[in-house]
Amino acid sequence: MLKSYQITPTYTPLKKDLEHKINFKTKPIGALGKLENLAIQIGLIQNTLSPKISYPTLVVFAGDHGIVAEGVSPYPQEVTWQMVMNFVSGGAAINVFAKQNGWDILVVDAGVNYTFPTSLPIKNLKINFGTKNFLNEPAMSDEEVDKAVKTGADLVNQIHQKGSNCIAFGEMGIGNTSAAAIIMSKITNIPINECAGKGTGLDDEGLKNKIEILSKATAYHHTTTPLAILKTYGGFEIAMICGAMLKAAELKMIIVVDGFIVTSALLVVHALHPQVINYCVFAHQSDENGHRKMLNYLNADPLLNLGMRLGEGTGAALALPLIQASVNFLNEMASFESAGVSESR
Ligand SMILES: O=C(O)c1ccc[n+]([C@@H]2O[C@H](COP(=O)([O-])O)[C@@H](O)[C@H]2O)c1
Ligand SMILES: Cc1cc2nc[nH]c2cc1C
Repeated sequence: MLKSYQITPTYTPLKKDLEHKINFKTKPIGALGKLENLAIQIGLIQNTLSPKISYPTLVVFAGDHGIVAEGVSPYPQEVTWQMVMNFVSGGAAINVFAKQNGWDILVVDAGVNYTFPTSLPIKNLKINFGTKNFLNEPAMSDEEVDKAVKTGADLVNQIHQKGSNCIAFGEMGIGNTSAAAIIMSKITNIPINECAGKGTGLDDEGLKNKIEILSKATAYHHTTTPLAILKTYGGFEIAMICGAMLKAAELKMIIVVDGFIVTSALLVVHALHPQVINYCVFAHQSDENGHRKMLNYLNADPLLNLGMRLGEGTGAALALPLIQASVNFLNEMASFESAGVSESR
């Protein structure tokens, strides 16, 4: 199921030509730092010396988690649907940042424990009214996880058909740092206490309880494959992001990776398709304990480190101007020759 996607490595023979183009721009060699690596990566993804960003799209997937019954989040479950309403009213941080930076945003009900009025601009892809409590039973059934992955993939296909070549995923789901922490621990073999963090703001005692609950849950379920890990501990929003990433990489889109939860979905995809990394731009390092280790595991170098831990795709939204800047300098900066500037001796 997760394996059936065809993700090819990016076209590396062009790397030398991209480096050459960048090195003859009117700047000292390497002076644009990470933006130079980003320009090369995007050139390789699109297999051109003149890449472009078309209709960047940010999809916010929302889902609820049965594990919240164990007190793993300081916020009640209803905050998930209430924040979805805030997204469609335009009042959340993601609305503000997306608007400021020219991202289109699409809000998806992947599995919120609430029935939204159909008149609202919420894409109804609901798999179920929240996952099961994974302390007692797998979060999802086989059918549910398969459907969530396929739904995410189909959605990205539609977005690509409308002309988008750059996509970011955000998420909303009270309790989803617990799901993400177990996924991380299972895939990377890093002990759960190094993966779990304070999420939306647990105090020390709350974090201790969360780690105890997650340790128990890790011991109960014997999971080996990435799909089994996703089914047992994941959320509908996380599974949809997995499918969405698989399809986006298959279609050679730029994937902008947000924080802790979105990166946990990438861990699942990466376990089966390591080439997916070629298509990923890491927007930021979240302040959630565990995200730095996740990024290290993936050998990822995030663009920003702003101490943020909000989710919703906010880090990804803030990274878009940098992504655009890398493409713009590659296309628009003068070369030493065209500008009549002397090169180094
Ligand atoms: O993206 C992140 O790195 C991140 C880190 C901590 C919390 N969050 C957000 O907070 C919610 C989950 O936190 P929690 O404490 O309920 O597990 C969920 O809606 C996420 O979008 C997001
Ligand atoms: C208010 C609030 C906003 C959020 N946005 C993403 N996760 C969130 C969690 C809470 C609690």
